[in-house]
Amino acid sequence: MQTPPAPLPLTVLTGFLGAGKTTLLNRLLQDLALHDTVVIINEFGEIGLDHLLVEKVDEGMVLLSAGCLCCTVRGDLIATLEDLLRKRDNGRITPFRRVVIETTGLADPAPILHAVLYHPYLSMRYAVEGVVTVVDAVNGSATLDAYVEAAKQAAVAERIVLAKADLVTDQADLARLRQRLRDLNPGAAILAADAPADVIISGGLFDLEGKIADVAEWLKAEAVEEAEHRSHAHQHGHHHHGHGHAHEHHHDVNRHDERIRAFCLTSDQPVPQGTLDMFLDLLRSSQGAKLLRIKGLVALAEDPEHPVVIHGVQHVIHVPAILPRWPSEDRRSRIVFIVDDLDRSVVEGLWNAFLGRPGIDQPDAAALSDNPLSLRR
Ligand SMILES: Nc1nc2c(ncn2[C@@H]2O[C@H](COP(=O)(O)OP(=O)(O)OP(=O)(O)O)[C@@H](O)[C@H]2O)c(=O)[nH]1
Repeated sequence: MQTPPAPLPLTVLTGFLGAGKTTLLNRLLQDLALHDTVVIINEFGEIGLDHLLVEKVDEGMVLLSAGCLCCTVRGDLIATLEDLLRKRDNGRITPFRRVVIETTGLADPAPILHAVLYHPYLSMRYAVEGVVTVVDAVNGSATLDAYVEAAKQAAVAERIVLAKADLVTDQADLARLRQRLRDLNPGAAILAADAPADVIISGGLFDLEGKIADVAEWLKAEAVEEAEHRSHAHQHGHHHHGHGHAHEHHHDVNRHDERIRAFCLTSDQPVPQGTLDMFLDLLRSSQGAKLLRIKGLVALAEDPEHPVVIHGVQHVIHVPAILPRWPSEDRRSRIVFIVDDLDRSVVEGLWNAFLGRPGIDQPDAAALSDNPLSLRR
C-alpha cells in the first residue's frame, strides 16, 4: 500500500491593518528557507507582493521569482486549497512544500484553521503549523486598546513578530508593548521583523517531513505557568498597597487584556480516554466561543507511555498526533488554555470534576454529563 504523502505545513500570517504583514512576506519569500512556498492572500483586491511578480500561472495565481506561488482567494479558501493540491499532484505547478495564508487585517484566524482542521481530506494533507501575528511596534499599543480583534490575534499566535521597531523612539514604550504581548500570550515567541525566515514561519508542531518536531517548545507550558504565578503574585501584592496605587493600576490595565487569559491545568495521574473526550466535549459545547486556543500533552490511562497531543482553536479541538515517547522527564498531563472572558475556575472545576478531584460547590462528572447546560453562563 502506498504511504500517504507527508502533510504540508500551513501557517496563517495575521496582524492588524497596516501592521506590516506584506512587507514581512516580501522579505521572507526571498529567503531560500521559504523556497517552494505557496502564499494565499485571503482578501480581495491587489496582491501587495511587489517586485516579485514574474509569470501568471493561472487566473489569480502568479509565480514569484523565488520559486514561490502566490494566489488570491476569490471565494472559497477550501476550494483554493483543494485546487492547489490537485495541481501539485498532477505536476501542473511547482511542487510547493508549504503554504502561508495572509489574512486581512481584521480577520479572526480561527475560522481559517477550522476550515482546514475540519475538512476530512485537507486535514490529512495540510499540517496546521499555527498562527504568526505581526504587531506594529509603533501603533501596537493603541491598536490593542481599541480593538479586541487585535488582542485576540496576538493571543492565538504561535509567534509574534514586531514590525517597525526601527521607528520606535522610546525604547521603554517598546519594552512595555513586549510585556503586554507576553502577558496576553506567555507561550508565544516574540521575534524581531528581521528574524530568520525559518524561525518566523516554521518551528511549529510539525517539521517539513510532517514529523512532530519539538513538542515542549510548542506547548510552552512552563512559560504559561510562570506567567500565571507572576500575575498571581502581582494581584496579591496589590492588596497590600494603598487605594491610590490600586487605582493607578486599574487605569493601566486594558479591558481587552483583562479578558484574555492564559493558564495551564495539569494532572499527575493519567487520564482515561473517555474522560478526556468528555471533558473536551463539554468544554467545547459550553464555552466554545471563549476558548481562543488549547494546546496540550496528555497521558492516557490506556497508554501512558505515548502522550497524545491536543490542539484546539475555539470550538474545534483535535488530536493531531500520538507521540512515540514523552519529550522530557515531565510526564504530567498539561493543557494550556488561552481564553477570552472565561474564568480559570470554570475550566478548572470541570477538569477537577472529571478527574474525580473533590471540590467545594463542584458538581461531579456524572451530573455534568447529565446536564451540560448547567455549565453555560
Ligand atoms: N520603517 C518600517 N516600516 C515598515 C515596516 N514594516 C512595514 N512598514 C511600512 O508600514 C506600512 C504598512 O505595511 P504593510 O506591509 O503594507 O502592512 P500590512 O499589514 O500588509 O497592511 P494591510 O495589508 O493593509 O493590512 C508600509 O508603508 C510599510 O512600508 C518596518 O519594519 N519598518
